[in-house]
Amino acid sequence: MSNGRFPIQTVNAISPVGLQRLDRDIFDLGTDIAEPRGILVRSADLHDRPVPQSLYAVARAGAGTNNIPVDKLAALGIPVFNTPGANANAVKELVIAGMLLAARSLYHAADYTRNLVAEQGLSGQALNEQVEAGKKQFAGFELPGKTLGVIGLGSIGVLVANAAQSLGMKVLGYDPAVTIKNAWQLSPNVEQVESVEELFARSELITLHVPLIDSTRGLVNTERIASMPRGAVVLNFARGGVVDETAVLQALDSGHLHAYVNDFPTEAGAVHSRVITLPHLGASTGEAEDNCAVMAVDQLQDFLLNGNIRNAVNYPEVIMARTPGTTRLGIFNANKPNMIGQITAVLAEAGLNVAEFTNKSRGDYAYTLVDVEGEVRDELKEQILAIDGVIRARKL
Ligand SMILES: NC(=O)c1ccc[n+]([C@@H]2O[C@H](COP(=O)([O-])OP(=O)(O)OC[C@H]3O[C@@H](n4cnc5c(N)ncnc54)[C@H](O)[C@@H]3O)[C@@H](O)[C@H]2O)c1
Ligand SMILES: O=C(O)[C@H](O)COP(=O)(O)O
Repeated sequence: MSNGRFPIQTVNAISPVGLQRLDRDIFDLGTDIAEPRGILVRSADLHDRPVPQSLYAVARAGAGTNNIPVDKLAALGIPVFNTPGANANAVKELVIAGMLLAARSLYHAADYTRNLVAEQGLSGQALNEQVEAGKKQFAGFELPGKTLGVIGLGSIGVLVANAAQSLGMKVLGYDPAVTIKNAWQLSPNVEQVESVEELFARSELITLHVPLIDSTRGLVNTERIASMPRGAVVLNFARGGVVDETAVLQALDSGHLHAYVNDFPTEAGAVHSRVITLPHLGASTGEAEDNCAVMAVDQLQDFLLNGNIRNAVNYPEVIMARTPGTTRLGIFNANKPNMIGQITAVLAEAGLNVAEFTNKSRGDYAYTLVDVEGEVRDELKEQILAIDGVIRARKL
């Protein structure tokens, strides 16, 4: 496959608004590409799929990457990109809708009305009488003055917190690793609390906006639900696994929780009378699908053509303008001492002058971009690959 072309496999349907940004003189595109250089994916589970030898990068058109073997790919020198913020507004709108669905029992109320006609065959005066007699069971509550706890103040959490605040809610936020950028976006009226326990104890509604990782699995559990005020609402547009669903269903049955609104169907949840389950609709707007596809494609393309890494979840951000008249090397290596020294020593021995160089690390791994003057022979790449700790090297 050294014909200078980049085959890209689409594992889910990716918006054509993004795909059309790929120059077809360079990129081949398809669902059944045998030896892809890049994979574009949404929620398809890649954990049990073999990793093609040919693969250079995976781009997730969306936020969550728990469907991708991120660590395994990092160890192979394969960055996994996602698209932070690109679908955040779509999720925010659904969370606001979810709060209103729960507060006014809208789903069950509409179902009740439909049944009066469709199942009971009522009409005219009889229908009106039954509507007026039955509506009291759906009497709800209003949002202003209610306390919403937002867990995870990332791209989505910040938008939800600000929107809820502007609806007149009191908003508490919890995120032990909030970024400076997100903190700047957050309304000053949102109170950041010190512990997740405090947030549960003080919130009448909580909404989850964290990734599904070891530390967030089962974050909503029996103990924390019990600490919430009676009649509380849990909204989960993050991932099913962030909530212990058995604990939530028990709390709904006992009346401690009023409603559970979520985006992740299960057999037990989907049919429960106090659960509103949507079919993973958070990012399913035309706008979000276009935004995610554009961002994923642009990041993948820039990596394949220039070696730049932007918004990878398993490698550091490394972006360097190309130096005219040079050859670029992109090198993935273990984050351990003397890697830079050994790489530059190989370049020096080959008599190559370094025009630009950048190296950044993240956790166990590091990535180097280097623009060198002079002819870079294929053996040089082999010499770099022979350094203990170098995982992968590309000549661009
Ligand atoms: N329902 C959907 O269709 C849909 C759409 C988009 C995203 N999501 C889910 O929402 C998640 C968040 O998306 P985002 O774009 O806001 O991501 P993000 O990376 O911008 O924000 C996630 C935030 O969670 C915080 N966090 C991590 N662990 C935490 C913990 N234990 N307690 C509190 N905060 C913690 C991080 O510090 C970060 O600020 C995604 O990972 C994905 O699983 C779902
Ligand atoms: O993490 C995300 O971005 C959402 O869960 C969206 O998933 P989707 O792209 O499959 O709709």
